[in-house]
Amino acid sequence: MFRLKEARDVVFECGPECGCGPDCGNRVSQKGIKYKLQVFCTPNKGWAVRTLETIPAGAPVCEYIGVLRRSDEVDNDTGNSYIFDIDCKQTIHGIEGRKRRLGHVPLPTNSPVDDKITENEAEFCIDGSSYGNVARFINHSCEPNLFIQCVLSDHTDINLARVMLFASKKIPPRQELTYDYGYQLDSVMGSDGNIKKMPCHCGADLCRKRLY
Ligand SMILES: C[S@@+](CC[C@H](N)C(=O)[O-])C[C@H]1O[C@@H](n2cnc3c(N)ncnc32)[C@H](O)[C@@H]1O
Repeated sequence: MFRLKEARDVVFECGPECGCGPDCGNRVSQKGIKYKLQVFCTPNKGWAVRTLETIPAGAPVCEYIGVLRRSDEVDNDTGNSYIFDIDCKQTIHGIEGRKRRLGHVPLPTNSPVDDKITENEAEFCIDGSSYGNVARFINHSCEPNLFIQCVLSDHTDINLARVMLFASKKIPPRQELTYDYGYQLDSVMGSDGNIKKMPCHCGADLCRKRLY
């Protein structure tokens, strides 16, 4: 069984051009959800997801699925909380809000994705509001048990990478699954130009007290 001990810059998987077939071990993000997960209701965070069985550290848990959209076409004021920015550039370089998630992880100088990385904000996002899977119900924690991994399989455009969630530690049955949403505080603005704030209820000892 495939295990990823820590986040890498990018995971390159086999794709349609490889000719290796669906049973190839290098198609982790294409094999679906392997663990029994349950959506449940929390008192203060809305819906959430927990595992019903032990998930080993490094195991792939699920992909964040949704409709691919251009970020500049998403209206931040609609309250759509199921938008996942494909900001692998930030994940890779560990800048701004996502810095906490990975630390500074420089790209290899000969990386085939390096020239695709722009300094702009995420150009595309995954919108899980109208179509998606269990990943859209996974909440934020300041001390998460999942990490985000960008995956490329059928192209090399990092701006359109697939987004996978992996277990960062062994997760026992009934524990809620969480990842760090990685917002930089005071980075979310409403259309009125005012900073939007959302309290965090993750309950972690080192909780930052706000999602954004
Ligand atoms: C991707 S959705 C997660 C599923 C959501 N709880 C639901 O009921 O559909 C993100 C939203 O969940 C809530 N949320 C997630 N993590 C939270 C946290 N640590 N504290 C408070 N609210 C949280 C916020 O409303 C956030 O905008």
